[in-house]
Amino acid sequence: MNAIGVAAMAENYQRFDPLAYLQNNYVAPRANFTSEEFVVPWKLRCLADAFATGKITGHTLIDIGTGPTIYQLLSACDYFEEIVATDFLEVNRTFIHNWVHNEDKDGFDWSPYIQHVCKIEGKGEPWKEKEQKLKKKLKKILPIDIHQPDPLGSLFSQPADALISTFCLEAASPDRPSFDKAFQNVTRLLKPGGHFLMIGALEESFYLAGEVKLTVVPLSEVDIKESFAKNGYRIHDFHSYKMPPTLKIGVDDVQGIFFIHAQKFA
Ligand SMILES: C[S@@+](CC[C@H](N)C(=O)[O-])C[C@H]1O[C@@H](n2cnc3c(N)ncnc32)[C@H](O)[C@@H]1O
Ligand SMILES: O=S(=O)(c1ccc2c(c1)CN[C@@H](CF)C2)N1CCSCC1
Repeated sequence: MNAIGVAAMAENYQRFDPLAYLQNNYVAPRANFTSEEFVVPWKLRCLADAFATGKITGHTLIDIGTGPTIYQLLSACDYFEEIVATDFLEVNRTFIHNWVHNEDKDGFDWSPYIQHVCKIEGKGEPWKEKEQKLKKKLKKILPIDIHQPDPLGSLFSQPADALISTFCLEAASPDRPSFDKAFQNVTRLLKPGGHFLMIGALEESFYLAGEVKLTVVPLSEVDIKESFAKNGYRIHDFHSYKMPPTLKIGVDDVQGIFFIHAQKFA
């Protein structure tokens, strides 16, 4: 592991501003729900369809690098008893805690996301019921460091039934070897036969989150597939989305997004 690079990343993340990050990525015009052609409906569809197979279920799902977002957990909450959110930064863990406990007067409005997921899941579930269900299942919000051999430390002994991670490993690693090592570290959190859903950036090298510019490890589709294959996973599904020029607004240089559903060999 590149200890100096990892330490520099950690130092940079101290200036990560959750609200600025949400503003850059999760509000209009970038967050457009009017057509499945737009990236946010595309991401939510990938997750809803994966969970709708019924193959990804169990007691505990861990979200690696939750950040200040919950959209990635909306379709999972029907299939797991317990959802564990994790993040490196206390400011993000507090953001999620405040959303769960309705303690965020100036909090982020996730209702468009929840309403969209209820619509595409087609179960006629009122969005406020889904919101309450997720809040009830989000039972732990833990500190994590993907660069540690045991990312959750002693806080979590049992391997999880499933992992999910969105835009974390490539955005938290200083270089490809550190990314690969972090991938091995998080794989230890998953039980054999468990499923891993990952959404991430393709060929991105930086992103902004307020005053700070964070570096990202540029990854290709081949890189991602190789990472899963060489770490003992069977790939069930892979989709990618090419970022249209209209969505390139300077807050990052992301070229595309990938979705992968893989299963750890038993
Ligand atoms: C680009 S954000 C992704 C947030 C969210 N999952 C999403 O989909 O938008 C990257 C996240 O990785 C977290 N992170 C940074 N360094 C980390 C580390 N060493 N271990 C785990 N998470 C880390 C950051 O705090 C941040 O929340
Ligand atoms: O869902 S996204 O594809 C998305 C969402 C989050 C991120 C990126 C992209 C790219 N930079 C990542 C930094 F790690 C964070 N999206 C980008 C276009 S507008 C809506 C949000």
